[in-house]
Amino acid sequence: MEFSNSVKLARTDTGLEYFDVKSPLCQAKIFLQGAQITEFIPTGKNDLMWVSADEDYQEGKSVRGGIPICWPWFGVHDNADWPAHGFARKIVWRAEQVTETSDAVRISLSLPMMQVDRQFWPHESKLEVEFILGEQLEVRLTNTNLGQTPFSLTQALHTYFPTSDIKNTTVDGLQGAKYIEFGEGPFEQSDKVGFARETDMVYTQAAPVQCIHTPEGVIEVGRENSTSCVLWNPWIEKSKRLSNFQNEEYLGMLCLEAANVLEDTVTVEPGQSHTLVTTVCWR
Ligand SMILES: O=P(O)(O)OC[C@H]1O[C@H](O)[C@H](O)[C@@H](O)[C@@H]1O
Repeated sequence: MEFSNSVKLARTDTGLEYFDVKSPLCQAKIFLQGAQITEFIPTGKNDLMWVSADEDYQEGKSVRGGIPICWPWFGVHDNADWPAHGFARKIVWRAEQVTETSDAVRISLSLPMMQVDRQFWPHESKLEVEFILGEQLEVRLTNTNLGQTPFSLTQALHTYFPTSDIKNTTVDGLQGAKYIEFGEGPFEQSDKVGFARETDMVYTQAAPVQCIHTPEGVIEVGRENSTSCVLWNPWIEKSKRLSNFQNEEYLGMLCLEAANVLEDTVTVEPGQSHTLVTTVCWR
């Protein structure tokens, strides 16, 4: 099915549907399952999204790479039987709109609330995501409260970035932020972050822009309506335990996730909306 000159709907061999975007400005893939973008290649540049070589694109499983949407909670829930990172990343979203102008292709999707288990999310609400695909990628995740009482949630745009060498990669722009690491802290980040061991840091009071310095160039990651972010690399031992992840792949990726977690938890009042935004580009 074709939506505009640059956008068509395609399907993997395993049956998962995705928007296949090939515009003058970029190439991208966005899966309906999880509303998950897995490829964003600005014309003439490298892919900004990393996906595991072991990924097998199965129904009901989040793709290991790109940008899984963690909603309406980030990480492990207090009720340990509930799915890690919420359930939005495993549901097939509804395609809402595709538009194309000379500066961007815009694709929006919504989470069909009919499919949501009310024990996990008993609130009257709307969740939409818009992808603005131009020379840079912008992702806008909007929660709207359609009920009579406020609700609170944590969430993240869990972006996987590529690097050819994690040991020669640093993240700049977190200096001065506070972080929790493996449940301990808060500590203050004093310098750029390098990688030499398992990294799983939840930052609060983080500046709105970070730069990832890789051997391939500098990736700029921006956030709006978010003062928290998560930096993750599983390193050797955890890599062996992860699904759809090769043992050595930790050497070629990292996650820097635009979030609303800890003290940055979002409360949405009746009739109000909140939009978490991340922007990603090669600098
Ligand atoms: O394997 P997943 O459920 O996709 O989670 C992958 C990772 O996500 C985040 O970055 C968390 O901070 C990590 O603790 C977790 O391992």
